[in-house]
Amino acid sequence: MTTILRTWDLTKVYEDKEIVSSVNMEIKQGEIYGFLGPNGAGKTTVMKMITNLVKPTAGEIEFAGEKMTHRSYDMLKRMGSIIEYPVFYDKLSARENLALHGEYMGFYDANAIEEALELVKLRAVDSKPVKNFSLGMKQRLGIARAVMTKPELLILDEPINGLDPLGIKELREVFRMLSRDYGMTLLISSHILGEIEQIADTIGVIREGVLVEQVAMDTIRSQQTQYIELVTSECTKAVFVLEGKLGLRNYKVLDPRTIRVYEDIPQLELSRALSAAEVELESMSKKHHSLEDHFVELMGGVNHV
Ligand SMILES: Nc1ncnc2c1ncn2[C@@H]1O[C@H](COP(=O)(O)OP(=O)(O)OP(=O)(O)O)[C@@H](O)[C@H]1O
Repeated sequence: MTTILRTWDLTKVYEDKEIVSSVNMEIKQGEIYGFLGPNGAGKTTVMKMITNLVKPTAGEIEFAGEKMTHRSYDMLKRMGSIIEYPVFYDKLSARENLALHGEYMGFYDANAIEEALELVKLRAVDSKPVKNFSLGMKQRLGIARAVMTKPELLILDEPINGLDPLGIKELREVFRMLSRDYGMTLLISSHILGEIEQIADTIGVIREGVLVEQVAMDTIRSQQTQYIELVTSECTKAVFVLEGKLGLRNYKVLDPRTIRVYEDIPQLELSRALSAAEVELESMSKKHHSLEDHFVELMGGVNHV
């Protein structure tokens, strides 16, 4: 897979504070790249630097093999973006807004407008003034505007924020379609893992301005391990059984009441050994080390990465 966007030590300092620190990001052509991180981690700032809205303090950005500068207007035309909330002319209709944007971008194509409206399922309401649109409809119109010029890279900052579950599902479908049918590359930021994990091919996790992980989702999925979780008020006694009676070494005491056993041992054998030693169990269950666990660990115990 070829790389469409790469950043080299991308850094932004605001008022002596490093907001983005030496970020080396690599986005492959045609993939959906999920950009995850808690609020304030620096996602928007990275996206603003890529789209030339903010000047990097240091580092470089390479798009389709060429280095970007603040005058790379042709390159910027090959990107579409929604950073923060999309703003429209409220009294104009969806179609008029798109037409105006097309003219402004030096790209007026009536077919492209129709196609973009169709894609985000706004054809039925395309003559209504945008002021009557819901948040979800405005987000979809923003996407129509960003994709109507057929960008190679689409950059979306928290596009799912504030949407209801149906709106989220519809947008996911649009993202998949853009990637699958149009071969578009998508960079999508979010602070909620669940929104991203279902659609992303690669995930980049940013924390306090540092890219702490960049990995293919397939790799993460293949690393998910199984374990048996024991909950008991007699942890010390239970550990004695695991080590002394069963000879197990690969386990972890998570807290004073929870033990995770990573070794491949039948649950029946485990429960028999524990009950023979009169260890009272509250529960025993087989679990997966989920993607969420992985990110919670990565983000230092924050549930919403
Ligand atoms: N123009 C600015 N001047 C000073 N500080 C800024 C500026 N823009 C952003 N910041 C700070 O940089 C940090 C990162 O902000 P950024 O918006 O990039 O984070 P984010 O990961 O996108 O979070 P959110 O999801 O909340 O937007 C924040 O602490 C923010 O206050």
